[in-house]
Amino acid sequence: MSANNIKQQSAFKSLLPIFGFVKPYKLVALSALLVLLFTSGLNLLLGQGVKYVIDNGFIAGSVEQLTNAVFVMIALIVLFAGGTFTRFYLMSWIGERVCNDIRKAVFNKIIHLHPSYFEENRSGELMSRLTTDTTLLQSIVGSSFSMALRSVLMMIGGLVMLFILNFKLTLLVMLCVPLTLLPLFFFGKKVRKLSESSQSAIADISTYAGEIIQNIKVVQSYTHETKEKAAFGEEVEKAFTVAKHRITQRAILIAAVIGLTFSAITVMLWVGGMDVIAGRMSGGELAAFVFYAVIVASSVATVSEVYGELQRAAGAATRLLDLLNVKSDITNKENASLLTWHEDAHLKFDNVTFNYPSRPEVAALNSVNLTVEKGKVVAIVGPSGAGKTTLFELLQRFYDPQIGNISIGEQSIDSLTLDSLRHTMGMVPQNPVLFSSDVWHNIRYGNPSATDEQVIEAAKRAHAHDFITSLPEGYGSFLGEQGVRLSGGQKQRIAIARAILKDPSILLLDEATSALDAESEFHVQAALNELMQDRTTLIIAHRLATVMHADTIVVMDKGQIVAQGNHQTLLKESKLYQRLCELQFEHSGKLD
Ligand SMILES: Nc1ncnc2c1ncn2[C@@H]1O[C@H](COP(=O)(O)OP(=O)(O)OP(=O)(O)O)[C@@H](O)[C@H]1O
Repeated sequence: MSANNIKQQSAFKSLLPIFGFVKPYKLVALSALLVLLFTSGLNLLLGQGVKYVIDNGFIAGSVEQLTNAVFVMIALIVLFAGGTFTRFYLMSWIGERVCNDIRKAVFNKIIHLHPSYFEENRSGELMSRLTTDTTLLQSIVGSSFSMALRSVLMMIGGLVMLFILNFKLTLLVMLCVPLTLLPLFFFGKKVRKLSESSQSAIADISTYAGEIIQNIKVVQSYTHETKEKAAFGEEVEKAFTVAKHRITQRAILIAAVIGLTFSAITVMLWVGGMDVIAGRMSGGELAAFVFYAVIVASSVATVSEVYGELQRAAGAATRLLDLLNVKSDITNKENASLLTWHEDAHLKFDNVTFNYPSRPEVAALNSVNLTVEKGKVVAIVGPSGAGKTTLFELLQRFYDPQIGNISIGEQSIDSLTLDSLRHTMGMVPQNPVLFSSDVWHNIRYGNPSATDEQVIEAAKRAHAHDFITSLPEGYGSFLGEQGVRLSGGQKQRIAIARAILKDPSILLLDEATSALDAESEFHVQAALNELMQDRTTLIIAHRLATVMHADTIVVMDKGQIVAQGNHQTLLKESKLYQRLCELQFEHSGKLD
């Protein structure tokens, strides 16, 4: 078996599991197939109708027979049209249904995957799996497959009819059909390749434009408009050049197929016409013969077209199935239990060492031991890259440490269900994430079943109510993508309101490093104080006020805890803490 053959076989094999998605709709699929058989049979019968109309109507010169024949033809055509409607509707329905089911399956898979998966796979690529790849499969299931099946049936049926009608002429057709297919083989492949590069050129255009639009302020502030216009123009011209090649090849292809097909039909008419003149064949038979020959030729053309498409779809199917088969690194263990959170329970990092999977050579955390008593506030300080955020990531089990253990009370966090673990934690990140929706939705994200009153109450406690009510549509105001219509301090207060609504027992706060004006700062601080009440809090601190309020301060450097204590003792005992204080506190009241 040639390598090419093996490749093709495995290509089609990879499409098979996709048909597993058709299973739930097997009744619809079966009906569609039956209708397809029915319409293919009718289509072939139409050829007999043509023969009947010509021989019994025109040539016999009988008006009555002609009229009867035409009525029969019309009845056949109505049935054919009705059947085609049903087949098209059912097949396309299955295509759309399956495509959307696959989309759901892929999304449902992605949403549970471990975060490091997204570091290795770009989000744009995952998006294109959800959209482009599934659409390709939709066309396979919804149309190409049925086209291929219909064409194969028509080809076989048409050939049988041809042989019955005229053996000699059929042999001639068998010679002509491959001839008309020659240009399809020569140019078809080229056209396909060019349309792929045309698609990727268009994708480049949209990526480019997307990036510029997203960063429009940077572009304008560096006055790069002219440069960007020229660069974008170049991208567009590249796409146009590829498109030009593609349409040239396609135009040649169409012209060649038309030229060859019509020449072949003319030759056939000539040879067949001789037979008619010699009385070896009737005029109706010749017409029916041409009818079937065209059906056979176009069926072969369709099969070869669809064949290329199937190969392309096989690629999409492989990519989608690969994605559907990815196993999340972070899952519930077999006997995962619910978190039981006692009065005296504490958080504990026990000799934790961790490397990010994408950076196996550097330890982001190195033998970290830390205990946080229930209800206490622990501030974590340290230079950038010290591993502060990593502590939070591990606590929420976005990653598992390679060595050591993290526990809450007596329960190791990897023995808990992910839901119960994450349910007890509330995270307010440095740059709060807001969804492009209204304020209701963004705050209610903390607790989807909260009533309007509860949302407003949380906003009040987060010192956000006043600014929200002064927005044009109050709580119904749309916040724009990533909350672009709010200031940094406002975004933080929305995120705090969200956390208040979630009402977590353990709070993970990452203070914003960006400077807020005095009033914003006051509100954010007040909101944070409100939020921290009666909760176990870990806070990555950048502000003096926060550090002063903490029960314990943990100093981190290069993945290790280098000192622990209160502000006064650390000032005396930790050189790094002293340095951090000198650098920041004295000047701005901030620690960075
Ligand atoms: N997703 C990641 N993949 C690989 N390395 C990472 C990843 N996230 C962080 N790191 C690395 O791990 C180390 C600790 O990072 P971490 O974000 O915990 O530091 P940090 O103390 O929170 O810093 P900052 O105050 O700047 O946020 C750094 O060296 C960082 O480059």
